[in-house]
Amino acid sequence: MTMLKDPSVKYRPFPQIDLPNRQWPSNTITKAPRWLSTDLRDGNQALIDPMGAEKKTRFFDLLVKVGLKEIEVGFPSAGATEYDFIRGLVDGERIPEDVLVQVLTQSRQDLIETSFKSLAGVHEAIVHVYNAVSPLWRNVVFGMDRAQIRGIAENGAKIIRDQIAMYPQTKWHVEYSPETFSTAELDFSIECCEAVMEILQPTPEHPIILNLPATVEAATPNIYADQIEYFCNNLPNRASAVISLHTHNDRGTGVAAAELGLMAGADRVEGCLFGNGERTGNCCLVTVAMNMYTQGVSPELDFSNIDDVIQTVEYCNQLKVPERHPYGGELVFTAFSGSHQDAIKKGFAAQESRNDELWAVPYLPIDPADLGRDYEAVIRVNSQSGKGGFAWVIEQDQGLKLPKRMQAHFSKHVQQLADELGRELQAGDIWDVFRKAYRLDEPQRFHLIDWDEARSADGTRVFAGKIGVDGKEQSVSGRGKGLISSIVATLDEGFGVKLDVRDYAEHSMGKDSNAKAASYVECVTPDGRVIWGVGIDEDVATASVRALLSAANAAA
Ligand SMILES: CC(=O)SCCNC(=O)CCNC(=O)[C@H](O)C(C)(C)COP(=O)(O)OP(=O)(O)OC[C@H]1O[C@@H](n2cnc3c(N)ncnc32)[C@H](O)[C@@H]1OP(=O)(O)O
Ligand SMILES: CC(C)C(=O)C(=O)O
Ligand SMILES: [Mg+2]
Repeated sequence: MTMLKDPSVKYRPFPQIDLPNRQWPSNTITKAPRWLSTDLRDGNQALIDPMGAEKKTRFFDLLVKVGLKEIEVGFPSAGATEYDFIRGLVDGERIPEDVLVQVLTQSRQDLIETSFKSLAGVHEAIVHVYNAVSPLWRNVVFGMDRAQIRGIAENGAKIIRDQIAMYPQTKWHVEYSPETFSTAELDFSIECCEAVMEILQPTPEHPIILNLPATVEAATPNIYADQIEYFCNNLPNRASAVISLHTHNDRGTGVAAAELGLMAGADRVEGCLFGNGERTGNCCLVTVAMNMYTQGVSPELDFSNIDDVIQTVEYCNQLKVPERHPYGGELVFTAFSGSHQDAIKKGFAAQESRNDELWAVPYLPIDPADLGRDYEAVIRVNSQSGKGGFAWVIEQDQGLKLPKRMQAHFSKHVQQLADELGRELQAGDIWDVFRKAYRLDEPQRFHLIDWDEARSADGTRVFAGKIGVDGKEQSVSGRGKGLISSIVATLDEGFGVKLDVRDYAEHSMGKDSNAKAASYVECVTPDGRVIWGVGIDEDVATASVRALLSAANAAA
C-alpha cells in the first residue's frame, strides 16, 4: 500500500481575514445585481477553438435576448478575429441602445490604443484594463515590487484618460481589475484602485467599475466575502465605484463566492453562461440568477427557455453542458430512485389539490416549467425505481392511474424487467410489460365479443355475454346484485372460474367526451392467488367486463 504524502509540506492554508465585525453573514440578496457576461472574452479565451465571427455573433444575440445589459465582447488586441468582430458590431449597428459592450486590455499603450480603436464610433462602452497585483505574480511574472506594479495600473489609467479625450462622441466607462485580487494583500489592492481613481476622477454619477477577481480560486467563499466587505469598507470614495465580482471555480465554489460577495456589498457580477471560462470556469451566471429566482427575487435575466440557451451555448463553445449542471443539465429534474419518485408524485398531487401558485414539491427546488422544461422527464425508470415511478410514467404516457395496491403488484413485473435488461426502461418498455402482465393483447383464452345486461323483477342484474373461448364463441349468463357480481357469477357458472373481487376502481382516461375509460379489479382465487385485471374501453361498463375477463385469463 502506498502512503499519501503529507500535503502540508507542499501546500499552505489560506490565512483568515481580520474582519471581526463582518456583516455579510447576516445579509441577504434582495435585488438583481448588474450582470456582465464575459462569455465572449474569458469564456472564449479558454476554448479549444475560440469562436469566430459567426459564433460570436450568435452568442452575442443570445446574450441580448436573455437580457444581459453588459457584455464583454472580446480582447480586441488579441488579433484580427477579435478586432474585426467588435468593429462589425459597431459598424453593423448591432448593439442595442440599452446594452453596454466592454473590451479587455492589458495595461499597455499599444493594446489600449487598439482597444479604443476597435470601439470608435460606439455610443457607449466600457474599457476594461487589468494588471495582476498579488505577490506570486509580482515576483514570478513581472519581477516587480509593489510600486512598480502600481505604476503599471497608473500608466494604463493615464493612457485610458488620454484615449477617452480622443473619442469624445462615445460615452466611456472604465473598469479596472486588480487581477489576482483574492490572493493579494487587501491594502495593496486598495492602493492600486485608489491610484487609478486618482487619475480617472470618477464620481457617484459617473463611477469607475472596480472588478475584484478571484482569478484563481484559492480559499473558501467566506474568505472572498470577507475580502469584498473589507474592500468596500476601506476604499476611499466608495460611492464613486461600482464593485464588481469576478470569481473562478477552481475549488468548485465560484457561484457561492459570488453570492457571498453580493451579500458583502458588491454591485455587479461577472461570469459566463453555464460557467465556461479559464480552467474550471467562471462563475455560472445561470446558476446565480436562478438561485436568486428560487428565493423569490427576480434576476432580471430570462432563462425561461433554457434548452434554446443551451443549444446555442453548446454550439458556440463546442462544449457540452454537463448533465448535472444546476438548472440546465439534462438530468437535473429527473428522479430515478423510488423514494424520490414517490415524494415527487405526491408533491405534484398536493400542488394540484392546493391549487395555489406557491411551489412546494419535494426534491424539485424549482418548477421545471419555469425553465421551459416539461414534466415528462421528471421521473424516469430503472432498477432503482419504485412503484410511484412506474405509475407516474404509465399515467403520463397512457393516462392510466393505477390503484395503489395494483402499483405494488405491477412493480414486481417492472423490477424484473429492469434487472433483466440492466438499463433504463422507456415508457414503451413499461407499456409492453403492462399489457403482457394484465393480458391486454389477443389471443387470450377468454375474450369479449359482445355483452348486454338486463334487470330482473327482483332488482338483480342479469349479464348476458358472447365470449370467445379458445377461439370459439360461447353465450353465457349470470345473475348478481350489480354488474360486477353478475359477471363474476357468469364466469363461475359458464367456465368454472371462481373469482373473489376485493377491489374495483375506474376512471376516465382523458377530459373530453371521447375519452376512454379504464377499469381495474383486484381478485383472489380459491387457492389464494391475488390477481389484477385491467380493462380499457370507450364505454366504462364494457371496460369493467374486460377487466374481469383479464382477471379470468390469469385465473384460468
Ligand atoms: C486573468 C485573465 O484572464 S487576463 C486575460 C488573458 N487573456 C488573454 O491573454 C487573451 C488575449 N491575449 C493575447 O492575444 C496576447 O496575450 C496579447 C496579443 C494581448 C499580447 O501578447 P504578447 O505581446 O505576446 O504578450 P503576452 O501576452 O505574452 O504578455 C506578456 C508580457 O506582457 C506583460 N503583461 C502581462 N499582463 C499584463 C498586464 N495586464 N498589463 C501590462 N503588462 C502585462 C507581461 O509581464 C509580459 O511582459 P514581458 O514580455 O516584459 O515579460
Ligand atoms: C481579467 C480578469 C478580470 C480576469 O479574467 C481574472 O482575473 O480572472
Ligand atoms: Mg477571469
